[in-house]
This record gives sequence, C-alpha cells and structure tokens, in this order.
Amino acid sequence: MPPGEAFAAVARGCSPIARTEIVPLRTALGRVLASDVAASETLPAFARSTMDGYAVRAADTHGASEQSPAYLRLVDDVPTAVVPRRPIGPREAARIHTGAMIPPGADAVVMVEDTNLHPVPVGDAEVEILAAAAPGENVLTVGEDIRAGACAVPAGRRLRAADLGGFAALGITRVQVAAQPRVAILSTGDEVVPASAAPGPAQVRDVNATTIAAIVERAGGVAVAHGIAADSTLMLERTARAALDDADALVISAGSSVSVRDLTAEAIGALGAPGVLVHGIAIKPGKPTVLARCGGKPVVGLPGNPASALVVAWRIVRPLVRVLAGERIDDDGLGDERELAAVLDVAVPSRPGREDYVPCTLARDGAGHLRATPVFGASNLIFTLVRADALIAIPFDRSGVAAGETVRVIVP
Ligand SMILES: Nc1nc2c(c(=O)[nH]1)N[C@H]1C(S)=C(S)[C@@H](COP(=O)(O)OP(=O)(O)OC[C@H]3O[C@@H](n4cnc5c(N)ncnc54)[C@H](O)[C@@H]3O)O[C@H]1N2
Ligand code: MOO
Repeated sequence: MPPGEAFAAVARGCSPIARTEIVPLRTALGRVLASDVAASETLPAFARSTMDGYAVRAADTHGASEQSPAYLRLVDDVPTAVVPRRPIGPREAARIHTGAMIPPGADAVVMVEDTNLHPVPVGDAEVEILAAAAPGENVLTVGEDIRAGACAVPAGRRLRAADLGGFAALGITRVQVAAQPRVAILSTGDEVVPASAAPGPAQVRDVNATTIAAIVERAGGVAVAHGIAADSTLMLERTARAALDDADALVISAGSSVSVRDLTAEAIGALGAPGVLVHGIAIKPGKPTVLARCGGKPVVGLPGNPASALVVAWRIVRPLVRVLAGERIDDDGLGDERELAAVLDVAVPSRPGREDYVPCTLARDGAGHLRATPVFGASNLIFTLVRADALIAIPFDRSGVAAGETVRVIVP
C-alpha cells in the first residue's frame, strides 16, 4: 500500500485529542490553535500615514507636477502618538510622520521627496507639491488590516510568528491551544540495551527511542519513554497496553518483519479493535511497517533498522501527531514546511510502486541553486543519516530520477 494511503487509513479514524490549554503568546509558537479566534477590535483603529510627508486633500494636488507645482499652506505638524489639533481645509497641508494619525479633512499624503518647503516672510510656510496624490494614497484606512468580528486566526493553525503578531496587535495575549499529543515510545528486541548502557556481545544500543522521540517532539507532541520490551509476546503486549493506556498514540520499533521472533503485529493486534490495518507499506526504507488503530488510538510498529525507523517516523508518525493535535494537514500526510527543491547531481535508481527516500547532502552551486548529492548507505546504519543533510523523495510512480532533474528533498 502506498504510504499516503496507509497514513490516511489510520488517520481517518483518529479524532484530534479534546484536551486544550491556555498559554501565553510567549510559549504559543508551534502550538495548534484549538478554536477560531475572532478579532476583538478593528485595525487599524485610526487612519494613519505610511510615509513621512504632508497630509493634504488629494483634490488640491490634482495635476501637480515638477513643471506645474501646487502650493499649499502649511498649517500643522502631526507627530506620531498625537491627535491632530485641527482639520485640514482646502489648499492646506500638515506635515505628518509615518504612523501618525491623518487629520480630519485630509485624504492623502504626499511623500516628502515630492515636495519643497518654502518659508514665507510672514505667516505660515508654503509647501510646494511636485506630484499629484490620489485619494487614499499613502494612507492606511480604518479596518484595512482586520475588522472586529472577522476570523483572525483559524482553528487548526500551527501558530507561526505572524499569527502571534496578529494576536499581539489585537491585544490577545493568551490563546487556547490543543494539548500536546502524548506519544508512548517502546523499543523491542533482546539485543537492544539502553543508550546509557554498555552493550554486551551481540547487543546494540537503543537508537530508535531517541530518534522517534525527536520526530514526535518536532511535530509538537510529547514523547513518553517506555524503555525496551523483551522478545516475548506476552511481555510486549503487557508493556504496550500500559504504554497506550497512558498516551494518545503508541510507537513500537522493531519486530515488525517476517521472522518468527517478529511479534509486534501480533501484540498490536491484541490492543483493541479494529487492530492492524496495514502490514507492509510501499516505502524504502521502511517496508515492514505495521499501522493500527486500537480503541480509537493510532499504533505504529516501525522497522527496527535505525534509518528505516527514522524515515517512517517522519513519513507516518509526524503527520499522525499533527492530526492528533487538530492541525489541518493534507490527507496523505505530506505537505511540510521543511521541504525544499534541489537539482540532483547524479542519477538515482528506484523501483516504481514504491516511495523512496535517499539520504543526500545539500550544497549551493555557483549560480545559487541547491544541489543534492546522494549518500548511499545501509538502512541499518544511523550514520548514513547523520552524514546526510536531507532525504531525496522519489515519488511512488517513478523509476529513478536522472542527473539534472529537480527533486523534492525533505529535512526530517
Ligand atoms: N526475510 C526477510 N528479512 C527481512 C526483511 C524481509 O522482507 N524479509 N526485511 C528487512 C527489512 S527491510 C527491515 S527494515 C528489517 C525490519 O525488521 P524488524 O522491524 O523486524 O526489526 P528487527 O529485525 O528486530 O531489527 C532490525 C535491525 O535493527 C536493529 N534494532 C532494532 N531495534 C533497535 C533500536 N531500538 N535501536 C537500534 N537498533 C535497533 C536490530 O538489532 C536489527 O539489527 O527486517 C529485515 N529483514
Ligand atoms: O525497509 Mo528496511 O526498513 O529497507 O531497511
């Protein structure tokens, strides 16, 4: 099954978690907004100048040019943070500063570069206008940014700097966001020992618990470590059940392939209905992946090979965390801000009917184009990915990519 379909099959039946919390803007970056937030005010609240210059009645500048300037009487100076003292009458102008309130009567601002100021011997100075202004020119009108009652930021938005700025502009300093999905992480395998331990002969340190937790946390979830379960269906099932009870999703690594000691699918199947939905997805690396829904919660069995586990965690677990947080994402789980386009240096083979992710390094060439150079290495080796900057994504229907082609690269 293509990874996009496999993801959709699991994601479809998973409801976003209902828990929410109210957080200050300072910690809201990257959180998912729980419900639509309406603008509490109209912005700008007052008409203001976008330029340093002179506030005028546009009609008084009609036809003005360097050859035939218009002459207006300077009657006021409007700094920022001050309400203008007097309106602007016909053939009058007020000096105004960027961000200052437009005086009543004025409907345009002529920028200072298009004017000359002439002090006159008696009375007010005279402003020489060298360019005609259209009504509204260099003026921000009331409500041009947002109107009170309009949706300021929609539910399901992963909050970015701009969204937080919008809240600040409205004086909204606390927002209601989805609680961070809790994702339990469980490693399996008699040969796997904690990263802090010294492996015995024929043993390896647990790499996957760390990489999966990092993917979960980058996606906005909380990784809940459950250690390493031994290779026994009973033990695995018991540990997995306890882990899932205490979380919104469960990710198990290893034991997902076809050997007699690959117990993950069986253990997952016992955790609740409907159980295993997909066993094996058309992705390289990472084919022996198990996807399940148990009692409404997603459960993923990742391949044990560290590079494979990391790639599938990025491809499947990351968008699942986003769905659980209520973020609106594409049905196939793709569509990520950390995707780039790069020109491939050398041809990369691939089998059609499989989504391939090939580690690569990235560099800019003399013309400033991003170039991807594949790093070939086995998927059981974590340093294959440590040495890479990104993964070249070869789409499902392609049989390889030629040198010089533009490819999509992802940064997991
Ligand atoms: N006859 C076949 N054998 C295998 C196939 C196949 O289709 N037919 N698929 C291969 C592929 S591809 C992969 S990927 C692996 C997936 O196997 P499992 O998910 O069952 O994982 P294990 O066999 O338990 O482990 C694989 C490898 O990874 C090491 N490992 C496991 N957990 C961790 C961990 N937490 N941290 C670091 N390394 C870990 C484990 O020691 C093994 O070396 O199956 C192939 N075989
Ligand atoms: O699918 Mo395995 O994950 O290719 O190494």
